[in-house]
Amino acid sequence: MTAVTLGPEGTYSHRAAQSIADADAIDFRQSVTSIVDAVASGEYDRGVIPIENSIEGSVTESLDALAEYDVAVVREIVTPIKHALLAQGPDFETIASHSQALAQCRSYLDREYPDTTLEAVASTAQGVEFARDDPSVAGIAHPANAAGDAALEVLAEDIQDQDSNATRFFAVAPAEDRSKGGGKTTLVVYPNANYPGLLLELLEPFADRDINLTRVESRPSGQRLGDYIFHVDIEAGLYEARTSEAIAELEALAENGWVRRLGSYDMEHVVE
Ligand SMILES: O=C(O)C(=O)Cc1ccccc1
Repeated sequence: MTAVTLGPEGTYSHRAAQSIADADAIDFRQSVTSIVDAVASGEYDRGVIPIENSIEGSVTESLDALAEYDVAVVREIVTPIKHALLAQGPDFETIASHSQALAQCRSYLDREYPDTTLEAVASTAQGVEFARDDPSVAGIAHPANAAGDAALEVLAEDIQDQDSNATRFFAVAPAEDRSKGGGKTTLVVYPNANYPGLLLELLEPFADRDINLTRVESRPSGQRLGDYIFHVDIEAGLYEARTSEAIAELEALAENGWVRRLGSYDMEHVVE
């Protein structure tokens, strides 16, 4: 199986991807959108993208890519996230990391480095690459990025604002690989409507059938201000009768918009 994820080597996405593919069968891209695009076009069997973090919330680029491209979600991977500060020495001027990592360490950075420039780069491991090349740059990343690299020091460990910091990743596959099993399902709904009680109506088909919701997230549709696409996770398989009935009701409510079945997957797979 060939897989693609956020690079370069050493990102949290790369660590998560190793639970579904051999390390030497993983290629890298520098954006979530280009990963989803490469899987949708059949270039790869699997892509691994970050979806949401326990401190910082949704990775909005991932939600928007899932609403745009026809891919299947085939697995959920939840991993603990522990950040370290890595640099050639203590005298740096800039801290470069993924925007989510910078946000997950906000209190630490405000307290310890209130005057240091923060720079959002494509990934945590890209920040480490910059730190490797330039003593004025530090990175925030998994501490293993400094292993075997004499030039880089681990200046601080466990700098995330919450000890229990965790990120949820999706493994995505070409649409025809949509799985028939799995106890959890992700749907994307664009009602293309706006009236009192609309959101309540969209969720009622699930409540009526005792289907638990584990996430409801809205993203702007891009069509006009105040118009939203909803991402909904349910604790039920896509091919269960109650799910099909609920989705049929949802489709009727979204008659001017659309409903996308992203797929069913196993509920959780934690990588230490
Ligand atoms: O930049 C990375 O390493 C990623 O995989 C994205 C990310 C950033 C911070 C926490 C989890 C995932």
